Amino acid sequence: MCRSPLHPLLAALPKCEHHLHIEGTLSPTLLFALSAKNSISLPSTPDYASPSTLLTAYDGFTSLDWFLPYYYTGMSVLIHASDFEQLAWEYFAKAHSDGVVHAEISFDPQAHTTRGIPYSTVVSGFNAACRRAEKELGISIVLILCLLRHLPVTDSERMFSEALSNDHFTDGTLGGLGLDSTEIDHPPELFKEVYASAKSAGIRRTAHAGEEGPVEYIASAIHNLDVSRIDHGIRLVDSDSLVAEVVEKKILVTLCPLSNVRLKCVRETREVPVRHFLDHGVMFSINSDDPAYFGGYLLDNYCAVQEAFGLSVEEWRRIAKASIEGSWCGEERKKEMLGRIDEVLGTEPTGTQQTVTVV
Ligand code: HPA
Ligand SMILES: [Zn+2]
Repeated sequence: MCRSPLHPLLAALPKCEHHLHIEGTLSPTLLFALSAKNSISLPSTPDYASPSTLLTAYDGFTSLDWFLPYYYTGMSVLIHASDFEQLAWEYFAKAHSDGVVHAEISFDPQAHTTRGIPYSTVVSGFNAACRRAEKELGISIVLILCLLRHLPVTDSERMFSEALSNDHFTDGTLGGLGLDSTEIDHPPELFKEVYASAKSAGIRRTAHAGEEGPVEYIASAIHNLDVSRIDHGIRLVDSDSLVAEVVEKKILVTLCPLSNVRLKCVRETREVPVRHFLDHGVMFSINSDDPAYFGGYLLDNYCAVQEAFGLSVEEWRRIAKASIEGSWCGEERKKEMLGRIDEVLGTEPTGTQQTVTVV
């Protein structure tokens, strides 16, 4: 828990999560339990001696590509639809306790199909947890199919076609398309055709860009993939003209502070461009990315931002409002969530901005 006097307010604030890899919520405890249940052997290295040694190993990540092998090894214990369901349900329960009211969660189907788990097994497990969380926790949920950029583009095309032919983008199962995994040397334009197919099918699009890759990758995602959202996007600070374009197009940038620190994309939370984005009018949300690996869930990320930047109540109102406005949900749902902000923060002061700044 953070030391800020704003902590109770941050805890109560209705939150939207837009950048969360559901496989990245696999805790070492659940990982070891599923490994035993499903008889999946783990690497015989000291890191995998126990849940606690594994957790300690996560402190040593030095880059995205250092982390990703742990991420893919971890998810190898997910075999049955019930495993996927349990994983997602545990995330939703935690998210609910953090004040998450709307969650847009990504999953990596190719990371499962390439090891022989049918796409239908993965989707049916996640889908069951989503429907339960909507009903029992009142969370609105969007499932985003994320393509793996380190695999051949043809594999992404095959995956996208399978989802499309199952009508999953039209029957409410899936609500968007994303792009993740190793960024450097896998620029967005490689996926231009599959994104063009998604656009013509009316599917919402996002892509990881500018996490480790240069600002040119962000420009490419916007210009070649026509995304309405950028995941991470911290390198946006390297181009004033692209900042202006992102502001003008109301592209939401999904920041992940604890992830950036853990993967050494920044030295400390203070270097995440929260202040820069607020000052330039960039719409952004705060997210947890792979919370089981990066040391914190959504409220922890909010607290890290508050401890680093000492934002005012009105700045938090702007962040909360932008994250609702940038959500992929209907207008009615947005209105409902906006109303809850006023319940927590009081109605927005008219005229001069409220100047309470509490660190
Ligand atoms: N970046 C890229 N790919 C990922 C990440 C990330 O932070 N997490 C899981 N896959
Ligand atoms: Zn991510």
